[in-house]
Amino acid sequence: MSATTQTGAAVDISRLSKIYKTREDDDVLALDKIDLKIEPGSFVAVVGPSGCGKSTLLSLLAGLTPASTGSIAIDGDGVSRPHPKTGVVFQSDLLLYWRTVLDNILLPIEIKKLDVAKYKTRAEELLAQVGLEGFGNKYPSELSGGMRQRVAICRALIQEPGLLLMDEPFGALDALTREQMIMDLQSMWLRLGNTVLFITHGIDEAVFLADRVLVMSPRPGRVDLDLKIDLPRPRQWSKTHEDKDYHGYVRQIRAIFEAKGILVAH
Ligand SMILES: Nc1ncnc2c1ncn2[C@@H]1O[C@H](COP(=O)(O)OP(=O)(O)OP(=O)(O)O)[C@@H](O)[C@H]1O
Repeated sequence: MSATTQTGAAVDISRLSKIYKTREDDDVLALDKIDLKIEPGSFVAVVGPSGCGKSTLLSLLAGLTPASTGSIAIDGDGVSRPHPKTGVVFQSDLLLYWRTVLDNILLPIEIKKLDVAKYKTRAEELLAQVGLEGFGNKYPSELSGGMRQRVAICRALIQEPGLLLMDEPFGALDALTREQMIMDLQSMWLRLGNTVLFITHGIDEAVFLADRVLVMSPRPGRVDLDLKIDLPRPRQWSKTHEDKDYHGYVRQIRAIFEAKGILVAH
């Protein structure tokens, strides 16, 4: 895959709300009039307490759930179904166990009835880029959790999405694998230049990775703080975690959660 063919998509969200109907026919206001513009090629992380609407926001952006009111545009196109410029990675890898790694990566190509043979080389290149060269013929059951999540990332990248949506992609991984995946994601993003929206519970990984961290309020979800993260890139694990500005950003976000009683100050 050529690293230069990809450009990040712009996102424009206006007065976006989502109301779910429960089985008891009650209304649950999950998102409340969100306004948000995301610059092409930027890395935006979203943190917020459980149930504040983070996954709902991602699902709306992915075109998987309809908005109740308001609008979303990706590069100017209104989103009402999955947009061709969008790739999604979920917390669980959702690989099909009966298909090989390569066939899992090529699944979106098959679904779109594109020429699978044409994309095979690209799939193999992507595998090599995430450190899984030669694993194309393995089955998901033969891989570790971190390896499977790398395959899921390749599957999202196969169509060179201008917008990569990631919903707690490293939440289920052990600490060492998570650290490696964070570093690899940064390298991939610096190489590809796509726009990333990264949802996480981890204040540390949000600040480490992002250009901008959006802190959401408890439900109904609104953006309480839109924090620009001005740390040099590429960020290095030890150096950045020792940076006093890094700690300042983390403290600023924690202070919001402490003020709302979501985190207890120690
Ligand atoms: N299909 C649904 N029907 C009814 N309510 C829903 C539905 N999906 C989500 N909700 C509610 O909407 C709110 C937001 O849910 P959402 O999953 O977006 O939160 P979240 O911030 O991603 O949570 P977590 O961090 O725990 O994954 C929650 O109160 C949830 O119970």
